[in-house]
Amino acid sequence: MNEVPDMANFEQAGAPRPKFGFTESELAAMPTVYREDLLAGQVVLISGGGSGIGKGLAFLAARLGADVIICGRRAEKLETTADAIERHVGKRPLPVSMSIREPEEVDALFDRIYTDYGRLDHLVNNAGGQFPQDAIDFSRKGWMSVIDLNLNGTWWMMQAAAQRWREAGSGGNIVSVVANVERGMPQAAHTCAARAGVIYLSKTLATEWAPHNIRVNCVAPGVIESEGFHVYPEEALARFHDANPMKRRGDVWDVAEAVVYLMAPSGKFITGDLLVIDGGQAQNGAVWPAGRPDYFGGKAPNGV
Ligand SMILES: CCCCCCCCCCC/C=C/C(=O)SCCNC(=O)CCNC(=O)[C@H](O)C(C)(C)COP(=O)(O)OP(=O)(O)OC[C@H]1O[C@@H](n2cnc3c(N)ncnc32)[C@H](O)[C@@H]1OP(=O)(O)O
Ligand SMILES: NC(=O)C1=CN([C@@H]2O[C@H](COP(=O)(O)OP(=O)(O)OC[C@H]3O[C@@H](n4cnc5c(N)ncnc54)[C@H](OP(=O)(O)O)[C@@H]3O)[C@@H](O)[C@H]2O)C=CC1
Repeated sequence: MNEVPDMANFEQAGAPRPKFGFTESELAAMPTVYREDLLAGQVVLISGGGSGIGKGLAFLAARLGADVIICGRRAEKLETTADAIERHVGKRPLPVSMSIREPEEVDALFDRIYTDYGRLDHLVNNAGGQFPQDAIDFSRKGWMSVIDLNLNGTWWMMQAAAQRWREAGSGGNIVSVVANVERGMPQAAHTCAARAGVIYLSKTLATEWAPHNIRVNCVAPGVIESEGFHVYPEEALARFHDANPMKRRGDVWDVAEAVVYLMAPSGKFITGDLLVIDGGQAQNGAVWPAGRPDYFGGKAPNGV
């Protein structure tokens, strides 16, 4: 007799249940295309490095020999991640609790890094987020929060890094994790506006800052299994994979390895660019995180 899978909340039979990212043991053991000393001697700052994509990248960068700093608002989460990386990789990242939305806290973070390490080689702007809602219903505070976090916060970090690099005459490298906004992003107009801002800010800075030997690029994830999924209702999670022609979700390693490609010598002639990591979603369709409206066909094709 065929076993009937428990598909109460999830997609079509055969597709795996949504995951919320790899375990720490998995992150420590994931195969990587990179050699193990690729980032030795380099200092890497990852915002939002206590969870999700940022945590995956922190594991990878530490495994490749970098000195890693992870920052975010919640100290406990950062400490837990730093402990795990130390336990599994043998190198402890520096956890710094702060908000990228506060320029003074950004300045203090960079003071701390230059005091402790004397240099910074890579800034990865990964901290970000939003909530799903029809734009017409956004509160002013909600709009301001998402713009402040994703656009202003990212800019404070970029400017602080570039000013240090100019002062030191050292050059540096910035990669910002944005989102796949090429076709717009219904029910996420605030984040779409902010991420588009970061993409075009980066393209502009790539030219302005080239004389300082600073490269500026973005990566745009589509649907990536991470702790970040916890903010979405299960009905939305059940549809996420349907928005791309590969009919699956990506994982944090897909993004982490792409970021390292841009950081490492493999990316030395790349600046002002956007690397999309979305299984082809940009060619295919919208996610509709808060539910597909009747006007656009109501329910998703799988009936969810
Ligand atoms: C939304 C769709 C996403 C993309 C569409 C699909 C893309 C592919 C699918 C994959 C989806 C994953 C994408 C990810 O990015 S996953 C990881 C992301 N993690 C998060 O998004 C969590 C972080 N989010 C937040 O922390 C908050 O949403 C926020 C960015 C607003 C920051 O909150 P914070 O509390 O720090 O900010 P403020 O106190 O300044 O403001 C809070 C005000 O924001 C409004 N708000 C917040 N949540 C909602 C909600 N659910 N509905 C409506 N309004 C909301 C509200 O005005 C808050 O103020 P009040 O608390 O006073 O009411
Ligand atoms: N997962 C996905 O499918 C996609 C993710 N993205 C983007 O990728 C990035 C990482 O997301 P993901 O790992 O999935 O989800 P997470 O929610 O795990 O990551 C977001 C991180 O940002 C940190 N953060 C939020 N606000 C601030 C702040 N004001 N100052 C400093 N840190 C902050 C959070 O830590 P804390 O709360 O402790 O501050 C958290 O670690 C985000 O920018 C996200 O929007 C884009 C497209 C798709």
